This record gives sequence, structure tokens and C-alpha cells, in this order.
Amino acid sequence: MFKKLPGDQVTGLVTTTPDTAVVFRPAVVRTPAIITIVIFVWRVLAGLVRMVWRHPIATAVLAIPAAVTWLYGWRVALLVVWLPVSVLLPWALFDRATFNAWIGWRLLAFWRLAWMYRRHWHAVMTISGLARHAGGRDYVPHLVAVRCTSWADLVTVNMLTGQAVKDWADRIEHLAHGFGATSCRVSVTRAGRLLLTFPRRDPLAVPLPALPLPEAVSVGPVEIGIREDGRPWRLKVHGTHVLAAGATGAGKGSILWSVIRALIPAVWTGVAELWGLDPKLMELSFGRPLFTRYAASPADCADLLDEAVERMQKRAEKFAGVQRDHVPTVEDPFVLVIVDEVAFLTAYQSDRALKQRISAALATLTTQGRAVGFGVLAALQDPRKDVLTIRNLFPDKIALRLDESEQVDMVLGDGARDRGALADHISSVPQEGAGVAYVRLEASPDPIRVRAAYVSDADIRDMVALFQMEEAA
Ligand SMILES: Nc1ncnc2c1ncn2[C@@H]1O[C@H](COP(=O)(O)OP(=O)(O)OP(=O)(O)O)[C@@H](O)[C@H]1O
Repeated sequence: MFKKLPGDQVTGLVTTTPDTAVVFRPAVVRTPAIITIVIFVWRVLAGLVRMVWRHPIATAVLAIPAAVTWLYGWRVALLVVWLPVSVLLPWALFDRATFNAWIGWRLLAFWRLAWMYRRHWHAVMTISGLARHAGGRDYVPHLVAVRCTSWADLVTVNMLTGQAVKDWADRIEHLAHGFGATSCRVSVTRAGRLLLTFPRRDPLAVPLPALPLPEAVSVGPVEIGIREDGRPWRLKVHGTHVLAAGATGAGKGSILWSVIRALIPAVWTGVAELWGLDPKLMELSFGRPLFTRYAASPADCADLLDEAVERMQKRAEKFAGVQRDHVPTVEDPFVLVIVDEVAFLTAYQSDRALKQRISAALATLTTQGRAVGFGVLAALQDPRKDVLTIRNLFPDKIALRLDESEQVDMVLGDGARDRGALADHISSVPQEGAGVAYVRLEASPDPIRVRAAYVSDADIRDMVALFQMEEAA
């Protein structure tokens, strides 16, 4: 009787031997071969149609020569291949940008989809814990499409039903290493669909020299560097307050100086004023003539801030009931109060009375100054709790290189690091990482990576000389 085992129906089985293994074999329903073949062929055809639809150029590059070889022989195929190559090659050599936009990135996307993402998708999803096994079935997030830009692969993916963005944000390191990238950023494109950004190279690895002095008179948004996607980084300074936080040597100076540089034409014409607070006596003193008002000692800084508050309040009285938005004019210029190392004046200030005066003046400026044309741009080394009160007064924040991962969310807000703002991973080698930062733009919760242009001492000297010449003229 036991020879029939395992698997046969063994109802009523009686055995006197303890520990006898009784195995039940599940009923097997045999699917007719024709149904299996139809399903298989259907899947192949659907896959082919999808591939042609999504990657027409890559498919044509492979399919046309193969078809011509088969139909007419390899000589004709060679000719057919040579004709487009003789057009495409010069195009690629002499106008790389348009070639890439039309053909290059599409071919690369096809290659990256097949070679990197499809090949490793199942394994990475399973090992990172993003795939699920339930009721005997594997549920794997759906890889929708891959697009390539000059610096990154943009992978669109459908989450599994019931998954949250945080499930993915918590696994950015698994994803990055799984797909051979140094980092990964997660953003939501629509309900249930994510865009994963895998950089292939770092477009911000090389320092950016100081940008040319703008020709137009403008108070912003001012161009101060480049974004990772190659577009200019424009920072809003009029109508907001900006805090740039970064460890020592992170390049806070390059942000302050790039903003100053971009505002120089507005300062020349009198529609903007720069007020400098330089408690470290190192950063702003170099370009002292550019500042309408300048202070270094804490007592002078307190006086200067009090004066700014007084002027702001007078202007608010003048505007009351007349206008709600500030338009910079020579009569009512935009005043940008620039503070290098704001914690020197607040958290680290030993004179209590002075500390309270400065904190109160800064709080008044940052809470009431926006609408009447007073802005504060402050640099800060340590964004931790003792300077928290100051931090929260600034609507716009920039995270340069930070020492600890927890500091990223302190600067950019909750969840910023999970979404890829790895400010604690920015290189401490000045050449590679100084001036590199993460910012959150108003329109999107997703942080973007940027690099400020480096305004050298020579650039500042030139700016001062030019400024003085212009004033003398
Ligand atoms: N945008 C930049 N691109 C390239 N190199 C830069 C950039 N900004 C700064 N550096 C380099 O990094 C060094 C440190 O920069 P900087 O003094 O601005 O840092 P910091 O954040 O102000 O430091 P600290 O808080 O100690 O004053 C500079 O001497 C310069 O060589």
C-alpha cells in the first residue's frame, strides 16, 4: 500500500508504525497544450508591440538590418545600414546635443532598460523587500519605462497596490546599489506611480566659476549656479528669507557671494541695498564697499538690525492701505540683510541682552519684512536644536554639506533625506563638494541638487573695483 505514496488518496489508512510520513499530492489539472501555446504566443506578440511602441528607434536599428539581410542578403543590408550611418555619424559628431535629444538618449534608454533594469529588476525588488509573496504568488512592482538624460536614468515604476512612497524612500540605498548607481531619488508622478532617478554621472563634480555680472537690473530670482539637470539655479531672494546651512568649508560663502554678485546691477542703480553682518570678520569684509551698511561686532550688528527693523516698520506704515506688494524703486529699495554665521549672534552670543535684541530684530524682520521689501539671507554652520528658533523663521532653506544625516531633515523639512537629499554624503573635498547643496523648490516637495558658482577673492576684488568706478562716474 505504501508503494503508492506519496500523494495518492489514503483515506482510511491504518498503520501501526509510528512516525510514518503521510504525504498528500494535490490534484493536478492538466492544461491543454494549445491553451499554453496561445497564451505564450499572445505574450510574445504583446511584448513585441509594446517594445516597438516604446522604443521605435532601437527596434528599427535592430530589426531593419536583420530583415534586409534575411530577404536580400548581407551586401544589401550593409548598404542599407551604411546610408543612415553616413548621415547619423556626422550629425552625432558635429551636433551632439540635437542628436542625443532625438536619437542618442532613446537608444541608451533601450540599452539601459534591457541590460540593467529588466535584467536585475526581479532580484533587486525581492532582495530589497519591495516585492511580496502572498497566497503562493509573487507580486513585483511594475517597471513601466526608462528614459535617459545626459546625467541620469529616469525609471518610472508602478508601486504595488497598498505600498507607500516611504516604502521606496526607505530603500533608496538598496535600489541605488542594486542598479549600479551611486544614489537614487524618489518622486511621485501620480497616485501609485513613482519616478526613480539614478544618476549615471555627477554633472556638478567640477566647480563652476563665478557667473558673469548680469546685464539686466533685477532683484530676482537671481541666477547663482547650476542645477543637476543642467538648468540655471535661480534663487528667490526678494519676497522671502533664505537660510543656507552647511558644515565648515561647505561653501556657504559661495552662496552669499553669488547672490551679492547677481544683485550688483540693482545696487548700482539704487533699487537694492546690501546690508552685511559679518560677526566672523572673514567673509563679507572682503567686499565691504559693496555694502550700504556693514557691521561686525555683535553690538554693531544689533544696532544695524534695529535700524533695519525701524526702516521696515516705517515703510510698512507708508504702504498700509496703499499697496500690498513691494516693487523695488530708488525711493523704496529692496534691502537684503546678509548675515554670515547667524548663530554667532544668537545661539553662541554670551551677552544675554544683546542676544535677545538680535533675536527679536531678526524675528521681526523675517516675519514682517517680506511684503515690504526687506529680505534676510543668513548662513549657518550648525542647524541643531539650539538654533532651532532661528531656523524656523526662514521659508527657504539650502542644505550644503552637513555632518550628520539627521541634520538634513532639520534644514529641508521632514522626509527630505528619505527622498534623496543626501547632504551628509556631499564630498568634503572642496573641488568636488564645496558649494554643492540640496534645495526644495516651492512647487515641489522633491529636493533638487545644485551647485553654487564659486566667486573667488579675485572676482570680489574686481567687483569692488568696478563698483567703485561706477560710483565715481
Ligand atoms: N562653489 C564652490 N565651488 C568650488 N569650490 C568652492 C566653492 N565654494 C567654496 N569653495 C572652496 O571651499 C573652500 C571653503 O569655502 P567657504 O569658506 O565658502 O566655506 P564656508 O562654508 O563659508 O566655511 P566656514 O563656515 O568655515 O566659513 C573655499 O576656500 C574654496 O576653495
